[in-house]
Amino acid sequence: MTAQSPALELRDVRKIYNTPGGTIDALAGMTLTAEQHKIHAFLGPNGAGKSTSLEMTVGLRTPDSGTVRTLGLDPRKARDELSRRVAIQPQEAKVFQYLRVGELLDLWSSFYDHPRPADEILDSLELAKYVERQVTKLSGGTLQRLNVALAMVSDPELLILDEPSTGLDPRARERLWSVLGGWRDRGTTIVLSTHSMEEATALADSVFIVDRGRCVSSGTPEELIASFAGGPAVVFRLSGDLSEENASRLRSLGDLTVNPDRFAALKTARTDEALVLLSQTPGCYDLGIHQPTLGDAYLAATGTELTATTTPEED
Ligand SMILES: Nc1ncnc2c1ncn2[C@@H]1O[C@H](COP(=O)(O)OP(=O)(O)OP(=O)(O)O)[C@@H](O)[C@H]1O
Repeated sequence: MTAQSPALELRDVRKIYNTPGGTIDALAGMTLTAEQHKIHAFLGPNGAGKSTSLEMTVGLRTPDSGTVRTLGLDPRKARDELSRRVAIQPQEAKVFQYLRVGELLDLWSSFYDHPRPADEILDSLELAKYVERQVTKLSGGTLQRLNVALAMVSDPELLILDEPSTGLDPRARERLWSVLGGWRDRGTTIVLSTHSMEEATALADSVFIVDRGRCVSSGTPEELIASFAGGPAVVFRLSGDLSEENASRLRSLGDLTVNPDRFAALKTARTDEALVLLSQTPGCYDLGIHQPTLGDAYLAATGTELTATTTPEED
């Protein structure tokens, strides 16, 4: 309730969906805390429980058990107050398909006492040229930006976006990241879900790795990389088996792994020495340095790779 409350707090939140095909454990003990005035990314694959969690924070879904607090408030009891202070990216723009973009923004603005100027939002998301266009005639990527624009209209303290860059081309995505960074810099808390390592790395101050209904790890991208992926590695290929003698020389510099396809990695902070030694070791070629990424940390934390799919649909 106070300015010091976390933006979001979920404690051991569980949710089972009953479907004709059986029960689905959508949330299996989700626990996390998201501080205010930052950009937080829920990073995980389809079905990990990101949308269910986000929708619960504004009372659109009810947990079976556990505690959800948004700005210190119970979303099931404080829906009116939260609807003034928090905005979640709507999926409704399509419902208003016969309105023009400008008309829809004006209608949305009329719901709030202190909306942010629609022109400013349209300009920042490069939607101004579509004001006269009917919603039904927008491409997927433009419709997506319109949904983000609608969430921004109420000038919320907490802006929740569900995969906001889906369908955006790389330029529109970077533009969106810069706009969201600007909102964060002037105090807005942003929580978004994403499949994209690149987006989480470029945009998020903190990342929640979501896997099978739980937050399995969290931290800044740098913290996650440091704790799960470790330091750099010198990577190389082998034309044949390494002799025991050469392998033990390499191991004196760090951890050596060789996969069945003869791709090898030597994890070491002494990369210069490793490169010299490898260049003198017979059968080692294609030498390179791999700096650890959030993708490596994700793989180490969950045991699976996350492959992002983006479908540029801008017009
Ligand atoms: N209304 C619903 N009824 C039944 N099952 C649902 C419902 N909503 C979500 N689920 C299921 O719950 C699980 C978690 O879904 P959720 O949408 O929260 O995950 P997500 O990480 O946001 O994935 P996506 O990126 O696909 O939206 C999935 O298995 C999904 O199929």
